[in-house]
Amino acid sequence: MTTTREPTAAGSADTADAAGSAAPAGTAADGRPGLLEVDGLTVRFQLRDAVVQAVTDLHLTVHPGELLAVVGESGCGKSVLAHALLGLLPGNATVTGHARLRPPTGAQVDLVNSSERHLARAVRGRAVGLVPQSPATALTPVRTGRRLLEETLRAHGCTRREAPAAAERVADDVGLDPADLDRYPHELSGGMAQRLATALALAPDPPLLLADEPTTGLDRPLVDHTLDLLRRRCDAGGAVLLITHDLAAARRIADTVAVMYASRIVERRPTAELFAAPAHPYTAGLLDALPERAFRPVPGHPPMLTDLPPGCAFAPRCDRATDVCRTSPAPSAGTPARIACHHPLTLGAPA
Ligand SMILES: Nc1ncnc2c1ncn2[C@@H]1O[C@H](COP(=O)(O)OP(=O)(O)OP(=O)(O)O)[C@@H](O)[C@H]1O
Ligand code: NI
Repeated sequence: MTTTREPTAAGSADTADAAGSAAPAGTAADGRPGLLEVDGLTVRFQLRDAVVQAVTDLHLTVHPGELLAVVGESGCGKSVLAHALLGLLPGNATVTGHARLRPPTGAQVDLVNSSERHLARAVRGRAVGLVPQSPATALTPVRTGRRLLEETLRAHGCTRREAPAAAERVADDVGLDPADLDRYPHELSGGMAQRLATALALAPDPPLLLADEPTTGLDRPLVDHTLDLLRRRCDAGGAVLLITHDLAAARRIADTVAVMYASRIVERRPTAELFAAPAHPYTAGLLDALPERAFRPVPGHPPMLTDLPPGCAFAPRCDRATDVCRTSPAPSAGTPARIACHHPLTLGAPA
């Protein structure tokens, strides 16, 4: 039997969501508009004889002060989502839908439908920062970290006199020894390159930061340092979309967690709620795979994004699946709108 959980106050206000209802996305419980409102974002890559369904009908909202973690297995579309928001996808990509950004200063912009010129001038780096997943390849090889950082700071309003001290301050914030700023990118370890990339993204103080696996290559104390830095940013009114494999990290610092599976968000809920009582069977499976829980991997493998089954893409791996799962799980009366599942788990219900 499937019963449904009563949506919480926080969860009930935003109905256009994982499963894609028609209600307007992005209004918080108190009516505040989101800083970023992603509405029906879809990305397809055209290959010679196949189409990759990398992101499908994705809805999410990030409010000022919010840290949203996007989690999910490798290849589910997390980095493509970040790149789509910044107009950084290659020519074989088709992007549809909307991603409205309302920066605290400046006009609202639809990131999906604005020109490359506008994205380059007003958005990338300035309104939306990116910590890329592979920083070593993103860093310009012929400039030292110090020069890269000072140039970035000066491009965003720092004077020539202020820039050196500001560069050292930002380096220190991310746990990078200012002495290491004089190295060239190829002289940096993976962890140093990671911290430099984070410093470069933070230097212009963007209202929204997209951080794609920002703790890769860092040892435990630096992981914690970076996570705390992101949390403090949000506590000071900034907003962060954190892409991570690390569920423990998401649990520690995120306000909201969005779980992606095979190009879709299948569940998005306040962090404590999601960890206490996952509703989508895939979320439950991810949590069961944690060493401190059952340590049992999700059985089977994710589908190829060139060959997704009709309806729920998780159904072939799901022990709750029935015939109805061959249809897309759109929200219906009584189904919590943030959970894209015909048979969600509920508090107290037998799994
Ligand atoms: N330029 C491209 N052309 C074709 N397919 C692509 C392209 N870029 C990404 N993809 C595909 O899109 C899908 C999503 O990739 P993405 O990099 O977003 O995964 P991810 O969730 O970030 O994984 P990971 O956790 O490993 O970083 C993958 O199947 C990937 O192969
Ligand atoms: Ni990625």
